[in-house]
Order: sequence, then C-alpha cells, then structure tokens
Amino acid sequence: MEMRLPEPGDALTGVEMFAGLEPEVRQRVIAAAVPRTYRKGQLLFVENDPGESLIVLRRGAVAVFRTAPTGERAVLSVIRPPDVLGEVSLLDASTRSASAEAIEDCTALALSRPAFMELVHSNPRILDAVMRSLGGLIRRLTEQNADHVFLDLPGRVAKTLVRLAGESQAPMITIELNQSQLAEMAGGSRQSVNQAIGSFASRGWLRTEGRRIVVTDVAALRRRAGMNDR
Ligand SMILES: Nc1ncnc2c1ncn2[C@@H]1O[C@@H]2COP(=O)(O)O[C@H]2[C@H]1O
Repeated sequence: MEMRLPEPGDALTGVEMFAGLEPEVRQRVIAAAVPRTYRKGQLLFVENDPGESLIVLRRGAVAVFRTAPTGERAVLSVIRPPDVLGEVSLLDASTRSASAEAIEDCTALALSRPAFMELVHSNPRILDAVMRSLGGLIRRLTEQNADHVFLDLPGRVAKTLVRLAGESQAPMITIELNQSQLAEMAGGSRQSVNQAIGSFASRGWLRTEGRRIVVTDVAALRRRAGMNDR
C-alpha cells in the first residue's frame, strides 16, 4: 500500500498548541475538526454561550470583546493566525468568557470539546502548550491591568499601536484598524483617542489613511508607552 507522507504544511502549521504532535495525531486532529468560515462583522460566539469548541484561526482576524450594560464595547484582544481562541471555556467546562467577532473575512477549524479532551488525554504533552497559552493570557491580563493603573490614555493608545505593530522591523507598519476599534482596545472614548492620534500624527510618529493607521516611528510610540528600548 502506498504510504502518504504528511504535507510539509498542513492546516495546523504554526499553531503552537499542536506543534509537538506526531504527524498522524495531527492528521487525526485535522480530520476531527470542522472547517468554518465567518464573514467580516459576523459573531463567532457571544459571552455566556456554552463553550463547545476550540477555534483555530487560519485566515483573517477576530476581535475578542466584552460588552457593558450600556452597550459599550471593550476589545480585549485581536486574534490573528496561527492563534487559537475559545480555550478558556473548554478548560473550565464553562461558558464563553467573552464575545468574538470577525473583523476580516475568516477561515478557521473548530475542534469540539469532546475531540479536544480526547486529544489531551491521549497526548498529555499537549498540556505543556495549553499551560503556556494560559500563562501567556494571564501575563497579558496582568499587563493590561497595570496599564490601566499606570498609563494615561495617550500612553495606552501608543502601547496598543506598538502591540498591533508586533515584531515588525519595517520602517512603516500599516495597521488595519479604524479609530473606534482602537478606542475599544485602548479603553477610552473615540474623541480622546482621536486627539491622541492627532497629536502623534503632528509629531510624525504615524499618519492615518482612511481606515488605516500607518506607523512611521515605532520607537517613539514605545517611549510614549513607557516601554523599554530594544
Ligand atoms: N483578556 C483576553 N485577552 C485575550 N483573549 C481573551 C481574553 N479573554 C478571553 N479571551 C479569549 O476569548 C475567548 C472567549 O471564549 P472562551 O472563554 O472560550 O476563551 C476565550 C479566550 O480564547
């Protein structure tokens, strides 16, 4: 019988949680997962829905947010491939801790809770990656808490932009985010975020182009956010 070698890249390529799996286990995970597509603006799930699956994002971007009783949103994070979301309610067998909306057209794989738990029980090594992912989430939450105490709003806007710019070393970094999304992420009103952006633009640290922000001086934003120089 002809043996099929695993593809050099598959649907789980780059996803840290599945990185240490044997090729045939990866193939079983892929076979058990259900492909999903979400249009820009579509909700993947809302807070307090039953947590029924782990979502592996393959393409697009998803905003994770909480909604206040007034309807105001606070964006906790923007998830991009090859990241996962929905692990919290799977692990504590509870409801979704936040809502998630596609902010670009997305493709994803959904792994049901029973399939995920079966995978964990038969491959306990996966717990290393699960713990790393939870540790990373706790670390980010700690940092966000500290930012709300120690940084003023322009500082939080600067830090949000630096985070969105990621590790890029490019001289100009384009961020596909409008100012209300940025306000939801930085935890401020649209008006005060607009003022901060205007002041950064007048200093030559960025410019706005319609719904995008082009960062031209990440180092200056890092300094404004009180982050160490690299
Ligand atoms: N503060 C946060 N920062 C980043 N991601 C989060 C945060 N809170 C929740 N999430 C993600 O959003 C998901 C919401 O559904 P879950 O609780 O199943 O799993 C959650 C995590 O994957």
